[in-house]
Amino acid sequence: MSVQHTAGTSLILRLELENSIATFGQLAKTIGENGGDIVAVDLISATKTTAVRDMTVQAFDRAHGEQIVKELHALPGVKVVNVSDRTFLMHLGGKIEIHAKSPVKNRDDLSRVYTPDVARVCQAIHADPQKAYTLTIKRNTVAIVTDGTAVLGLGDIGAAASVPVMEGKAMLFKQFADVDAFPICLDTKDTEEIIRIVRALAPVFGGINLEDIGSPRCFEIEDRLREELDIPVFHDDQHGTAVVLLAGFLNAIKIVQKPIEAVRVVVTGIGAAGVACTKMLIAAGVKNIIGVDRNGIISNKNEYDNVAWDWYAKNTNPAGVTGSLADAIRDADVFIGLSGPGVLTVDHLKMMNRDPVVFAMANPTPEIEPEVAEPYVRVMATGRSDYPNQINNVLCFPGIFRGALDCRAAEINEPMKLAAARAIAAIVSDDELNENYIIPSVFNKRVAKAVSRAVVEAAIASGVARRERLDGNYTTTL
Ligand SMILES: NC(=O)C1=CN([C@@H]2O[C@H](COP(=O)(O)OP(=O)(O)OC[C@H]3O[C@@H](n4cnc5c(N)ncnc54)[C@H](O)[C@@H]3O)[C@@H](O)[C@H]2O)C=CC1
Ligand SMILES: CC(=O)C(=O)O
Ligand SMILES: [Mg+2]
Repeated sequence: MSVQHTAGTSLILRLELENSIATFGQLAKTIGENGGDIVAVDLISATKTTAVRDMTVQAFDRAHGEQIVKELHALPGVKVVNVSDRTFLMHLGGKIEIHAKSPVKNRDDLSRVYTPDVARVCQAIHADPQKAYTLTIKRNTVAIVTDGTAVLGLGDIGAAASVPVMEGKAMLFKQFADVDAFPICLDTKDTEEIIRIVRALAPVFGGINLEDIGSPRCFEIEDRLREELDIPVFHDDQHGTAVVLLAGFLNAIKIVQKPIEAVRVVVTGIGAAGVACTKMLIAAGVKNIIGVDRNGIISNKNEYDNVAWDWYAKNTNPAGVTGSLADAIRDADVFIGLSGPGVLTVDHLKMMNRDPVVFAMANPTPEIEPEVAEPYVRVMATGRSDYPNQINNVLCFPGIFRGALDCRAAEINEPMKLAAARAIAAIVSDDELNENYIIPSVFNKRVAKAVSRAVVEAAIASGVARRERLDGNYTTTL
């Protein structure tokens, strides 16, 4: 396989040139000679003696960007006025906002959308709470709830620092499935308090997407909320990840032509995502999975006070292997990383069975860099947007909630998740399937539609859909 890295750091450099000393050609030459790629140039202002230009320059990474800026600083007649990072610019003032669906143009509009007439609408909902689905934002709105304790692979960075990720998820909900989602980042790590707050918020929302809540607390929070609420509650890091992983896994083992029941899988990071991916793989027919966390292999020879690990020890590692990742990975067919950077080495890869498949899914830095792994693996996937084979829950959560909201599902159950996984996998046809294309692109417009359709059908078949079919056809908003 071949790995292509596409993102890097994009810098906007504001440069002031003294015309008698420095030329634009010298600038461009210096940037080019230092490996930078000039993407755009704007002339901001000019006098007889100076010119101020904004140059957008692509660098490999931050350090490379800093090196280019240093070289420009050293050029006679060039002043570096400002350096902006395009990523930070895209976050200025946040990434989402609320729009009204109709303007309030006059007193008549005012008295209908607001007092006095709004009171009649409130009373209608008071008389029949189900009307909240037709008369409020509930039918299309999801709360993205986090406590900021397991944000990507950054760990416990707190509620405020988690907001950019949750805003990003809200953008993706809207863009890919027209679901209105809102970040609810809670400044508490208390399980009971989180459950109480989410329960109290639920009247506004048609679904709850739990995000980046650390394990093992995430399991109890999700289980309790699922029991206590009558709207779907879905922990994205568990189930969204597991759905997409299964889709990529099914396609990857087709490429290496290994039967699912014979495949040996190693999972590192037995947290929210690791446990859920393991359960999904077992449900799909995988028989031999070994889990490894910070203290080594999880085996039934040990006792754990973590209930999730207790389950893991009883349901995986049939041969009772003990030790470290190096002991687990010998002759493994598939590695699944849901832990942190640098966990997997080339020595580990060399110990794997023929045609290794590696899903290094820790974000933002995978368990092994694809460029390093490339010579030793047959199929390589990461969770990142800037490499091929992106195994990321963004392929799942927009479509799964679209489907659940459309059929007003009481929950998102196992058949709905399996249907979503199979729908994602099936988008890659047998003719298209290859080492660099095991999973459709996030931008493939068929993904969310296929997922939501499959989810609605599975919800109806499993008896959790609460919305009538119209004229024999299920109407979705996609
Ligand atoms: N690609 C994707 O769609 C997704 C990727 N992830 C990534 O997976 C990772 C874990 O996420 P969660 O399960 O939500 O977090 P979590 O906090 O619930 O679990 C992480 C687990 O990994 C273990 N771990 C951390 N470093 C380790 C190491 N060096 N060796 C072995 N075990 C280690 C921790 O002890 C913990 O049990 C994060 O990097 C996250 O970004 C999570 C969800 C989706
Ligand atoms: C993708 C995602 O949800 C995570 O890395 O936590
Ligand atoms: Mg997450």
